[in-house]
Amino acid sequence: MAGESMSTPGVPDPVSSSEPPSPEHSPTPSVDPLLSMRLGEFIIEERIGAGGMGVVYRAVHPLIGKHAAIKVLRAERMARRGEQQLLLEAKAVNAIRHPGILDVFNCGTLPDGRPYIVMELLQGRTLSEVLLEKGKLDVELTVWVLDQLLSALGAVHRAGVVHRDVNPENVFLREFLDTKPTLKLVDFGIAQVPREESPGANGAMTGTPECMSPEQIRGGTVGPAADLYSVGILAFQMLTGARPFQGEHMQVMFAQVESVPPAPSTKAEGIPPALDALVLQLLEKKPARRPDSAEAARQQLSAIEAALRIPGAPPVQAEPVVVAAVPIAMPTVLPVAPPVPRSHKVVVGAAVLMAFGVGIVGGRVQHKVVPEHAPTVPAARRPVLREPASIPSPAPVTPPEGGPPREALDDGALQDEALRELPSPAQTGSSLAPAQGIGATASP
Ligand SMILES: Nc1ncnc2c1ncn2[C@@H]1O[C@H](COP(=O)(O)OP(=O)(O)OP(=O)(O)O)[C@@H](O)[C@H]1O
Repeated sequence: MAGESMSTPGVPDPVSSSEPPSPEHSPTPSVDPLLSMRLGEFIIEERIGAGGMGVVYRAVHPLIGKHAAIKVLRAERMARRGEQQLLLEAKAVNAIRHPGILDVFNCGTLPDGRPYIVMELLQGRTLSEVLLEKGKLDVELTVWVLDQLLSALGAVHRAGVVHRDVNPENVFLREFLDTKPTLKLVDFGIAQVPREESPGANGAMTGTPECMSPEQIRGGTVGPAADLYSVGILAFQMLTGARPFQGEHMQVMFAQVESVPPAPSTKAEGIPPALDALVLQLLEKKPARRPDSAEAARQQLSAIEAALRIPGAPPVQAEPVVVAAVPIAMPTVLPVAPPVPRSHKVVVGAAVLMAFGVGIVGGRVQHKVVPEHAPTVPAARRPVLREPASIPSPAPVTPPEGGPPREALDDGALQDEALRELPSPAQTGSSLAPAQGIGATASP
């Protein structure tokens, strides 16, 4: 109940502990003191997830039965401006208001001072989970996901917000038998909000390295184009089953800055040339060379879809198809704490960042890393990795299997331009809908 102490002597507080004792070493099973507690109008039912910033619970309104998700800030994040971060997340979301954006509708503070936000309860699976299961998606489903994602990002950018962490874990897909599939972009925890000092600003490198734009990696000025680059990484991964750059985290980051990505069509069959070209444009090193906006990219996508004339796909601008006869592999209720591949934090040494030309303010910065292969260890138990404060070799970057190494920019002029940037301080529903369900088998 709100007003009561959150901690019980002798009982570990799962919310405040990032490294809870493993069951085999714990003499007694830990009991989460927040379970059954009333927070505002909601009663906590069960823990459904955990991230670096907070622990997420399913909660219910006792009178009307409405369900919600409540994210409670980890105690250790209080000392690292986490309180401000959680509030910014809620503010960012409410500045946008789009069906493709997770709704945050309330916030509050626990008696011990930890803030919480009350959100729409998401059901479905993350794109990361879907890709883990399927490897890659077919062209039609990829186009649909991109269209939905770009629609949401268009609203994000029009609100003056830059998400800065578009990655497969932050894209939720949901599908029911009797309704059209939906996509939700989540986790605005490191979003850049207008006229606010966002956590991670002032030259700090924030994001998920495998999906980060070159300008984010350099710690330079980041705008909507950075999100578009991340969309390009997701598109590449959906189409080919792998990200364009492989290797250790530092190698991947160097490659994001320096290496030309292979064309998706060199890694998978059946990709239309125009889609190939759009993905490569999204992955341009220079923000100005990417599509002008999410909406502009979406228009290109519509033209691609129209040209594809995918059997069963609706004409562009038509009402979305209701996916009714598609085999559904996903549960309609999110299972409790699924073994999701989670991001984990890496502290990057100053020397590494200086190699990218990043102006270091605080000596070292944090960013998130999505592991290439799904760990089975829950995020809360995963160790914090520390990279050595030495500059790793930027090459070779291991290309995805089967392709020739592409170590550096083929276009010398482009490389020069990229290097000249160094150092740098510091809607609605879609007009496209997949005929193939999210839970259906991807074509080879
Ligand atoms: N609204 C929601 N509905 C259902 N589940 C959710 C919701 N929000 C978060 N989750 C679950 O909780 C997990 C952790 O949430 P989230 O990633 O937002 O936490 P976080 O602490 O902000 O993470 P990080 O800062 O490490 O990205 C998610 O992976 C998801 O499984």
